[in-house]
Amino acid sequence: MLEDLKQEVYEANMQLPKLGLVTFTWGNVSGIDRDKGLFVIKPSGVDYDKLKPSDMVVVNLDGEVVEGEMNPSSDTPTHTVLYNKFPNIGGIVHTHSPWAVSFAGANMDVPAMNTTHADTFYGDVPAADALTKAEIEEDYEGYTGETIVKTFNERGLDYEAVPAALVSQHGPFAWGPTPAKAVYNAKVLEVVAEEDYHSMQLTKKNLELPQYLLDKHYLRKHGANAYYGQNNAKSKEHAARQ
Ligand SMILES: O=C(CO)[C@@H](O)[C@@H](O)COP(=O)(O)O
Repeated sequence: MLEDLKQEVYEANMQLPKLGLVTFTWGNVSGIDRDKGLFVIKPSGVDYDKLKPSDMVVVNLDGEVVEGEMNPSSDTPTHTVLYNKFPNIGGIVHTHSPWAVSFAGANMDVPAMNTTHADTFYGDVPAADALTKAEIEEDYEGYTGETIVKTFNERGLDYEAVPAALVSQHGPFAWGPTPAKAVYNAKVLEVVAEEDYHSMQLTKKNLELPQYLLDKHYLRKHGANAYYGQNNAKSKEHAARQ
């Protein structure tokens, strides 16, 4: 069942070590088939160099394993919550990449400070609250996902425009329309977290990216009027006006 999706999710997982986003087995990628209401996720604690497409585990939207020999990723409950609460996402990534974890450890958002950030994230990447002792002690594993959803709701954030979050004192989660795009977003988050850290060492000035730069760089790559790369929306619009 879902052999193509297993291959896609396997390939996305294998990008994590290639992109320098995981140490040991500390990361996972999943991808969902919305029509079937099932997602495919990496098994827990298996070395990347031993991982095979057939090891991927199939899980339903109640978080129950429906196919697979191995235990699914320990982060499966978080992926389950995010797929249920963010209905347009097709893939999710969790890593312990060090620059993003540095901000998570400090309970700090990754602020939009440069156009690299704005090309992918339409604003700060939020740091959701750390889990409480009571949440950890409860017999429910979904609080890591719930704290992300709560933060997006409380701050009125659009999860498609800001496709990532930190969970304070834990680490980053990123998502996207596909598993590969979620991995891309996780890598961008790691890059901009490192860049932000260095900028913050260089000056104590306000480093907030002005709205016009955020708009220019986000909107040229996203939405109906995107015109980056081979996308010619802007030039077509210009031609139509002549
Ligand atoms: O933080 C943890 C485990 O403590 C996990 O996110 C990480 O190691 C990845 O675990 P999985 O191999 O996906 O179960």
